[in-house]
Order: sequence, then C-alpha cells, then structure tokens
Amino acid sequence: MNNSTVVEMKNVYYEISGKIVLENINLKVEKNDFLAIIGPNGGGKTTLLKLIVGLIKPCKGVVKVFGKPPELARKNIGYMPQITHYNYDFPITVFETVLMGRYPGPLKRYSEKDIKTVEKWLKKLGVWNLRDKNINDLSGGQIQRVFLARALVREPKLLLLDEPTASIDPGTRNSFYKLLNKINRKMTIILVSHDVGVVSKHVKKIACLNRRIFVHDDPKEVLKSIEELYKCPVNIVFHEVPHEISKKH
Ligand SMILES: Nc1ncnc2c1ncn2[C@@H]1O[C@H](COP(=O)(O)OP(=O)(O)OP(=O)(O)O)[C@@H](O)[C@H]1O
Repeated sequence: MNNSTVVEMKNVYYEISGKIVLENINLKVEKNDFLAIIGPNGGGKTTLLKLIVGLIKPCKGVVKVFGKPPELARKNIGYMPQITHYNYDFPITVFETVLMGRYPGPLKRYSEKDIKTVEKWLKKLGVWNLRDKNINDLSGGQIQRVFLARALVREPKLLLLDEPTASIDPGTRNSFYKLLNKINRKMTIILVSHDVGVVSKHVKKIACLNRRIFVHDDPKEVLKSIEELYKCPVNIVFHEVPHEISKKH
C-alpha cells in the first residue's frame, strides 16, 4: 500500500446466515478516484460500503482505509446511507440534521466553525433556503441533498454514497453529478448506483459487483457493452434478475 491508496480490500469475504454475500473481494481505490459500484439488487453493494466504513467486519480478509482499520479512519470518511425511509417522530430542521454531521462528542458544544461549515455546504448544495424547514416536509430529491450535506460537513477525504440519485429526477441528475465532479477534485468518491448511463459519463472507474467484483478502468466501455446487449440507451434497474453484463466479464 502506498501513500495514495485510500481503500484497500484483500481477499475479503462476508457471510450472513450462512449465505456468502461477498466473495474474495480485492479492491484498491486511489486518491481522487471516482468509482461507481453497479450491480443487481442484493449483489452486495451496500455491504461493501459498510465494510469500508467499518460498520461491519469481514469474515475473512483485510479492509484498510488510509492504511488503517476503517474504525480508526472514520473521521476522514463521509458516508451517505441509502435513504429508503425517513419519518422522524420529532421535529427536526434541515439545519439541525446537517449539523449532526459535525457532532463534537458527548458534553461538547458545536463551535462557530461547525455552524459556518454547515452554512457553507447548505449553500453549495442549493438547500440553504430550506434550512428552517422540518425534514419531514421535504421532497425525496431535497432530502437527498440534505443528507449529502450532512456527509460533506465532516469535510472528509473519502466520500461514500449509497444510491445518491435514487429520488432525483433525470433532469437534475446531470447537475448533481457535475457537483460531485467538482467535489472529487478535493476528495475520493465511491458511489453505489443503478444509474449506469449517467454514472458512466461522470465517474473515472466502474466496478460491477454481484458477490464478486470486477473493476473496469474505462466506464464508457462498460456502458457500450451494456448498450450493445440491450440495443438501446440503458438505465439499469435490476429487480432480482441475473446480472446480465456478467456475460461480458
Ligand atoms: N442484516 C442482514 N440480514 C440478513 N441478510 C442481509 C442483511 N444485510 C444484507 N443482507 C443480504 O445480503 C445481500 C446483499 O445485500 P446488500 O444490501 O449489500 O445488496 P445491494 O447490492 O446493496 O442491494 P440493493 O441494490 O437492493 O440495495 C442480500 O441478499 C441481502 O438480503
């Protein structure tokens, strides 16, 4: 591992209830990479991100982030989980939600810098006008930007995004990825998406994950092979179907 390696996974296996979810994963992500992980539902994408954050541990193999076990590298990781459900039982504003990303620890106060950083990212992401709104009153696309802001206020060196554009309409997706391209100048990004068509135009590498992983250095080639297969522009949404593109591997 050299100094520019951000994530390194070596011979990683993960099993749940006797079922192998990830098999012999070898992956190296370098500084300023922008990697998209695509694959069918249940292919193990979220599990892979959770291993990188250190929320779960591999059954076999090694995961290192910035050369350390993930839990020791966490202050440099921003993680936006998949948003499948949100409904807070208590009133919480957009500003407060994003401020939680800078949580200083028990019995410590938020600093002026914390407040300014939240303001900066809410403005950059175009949701400053929503700051006093209750989180339950936002649209899916708005809430995704708010949760992205919560990951970014940590000013991490590695940003992990699980399905960040799931609730964003196709017109807005391009501008969202352009924003990520800007952010990528300062931080390494790994994102999970089904949105192969859009993703392949913006990312530097694509990994296809369906229990095992295949990394492609040229995202446009991946798109071309999928489009050849389907004979049309594609936007993959797999629902328990076999991972068609694996035939090409
Ligand atoms: N806590 C759990 N208990 C039991 N099975 C689980 C658990 N977490 C994940 N799995 C199983 O592990 C497999 C991989 O799940 P994972 O969420 O990583 O897939 P994914 O590629 O992110 O799927 P999707 O595209 O639908 O989000 C699935 O078969 C899932 O049912």
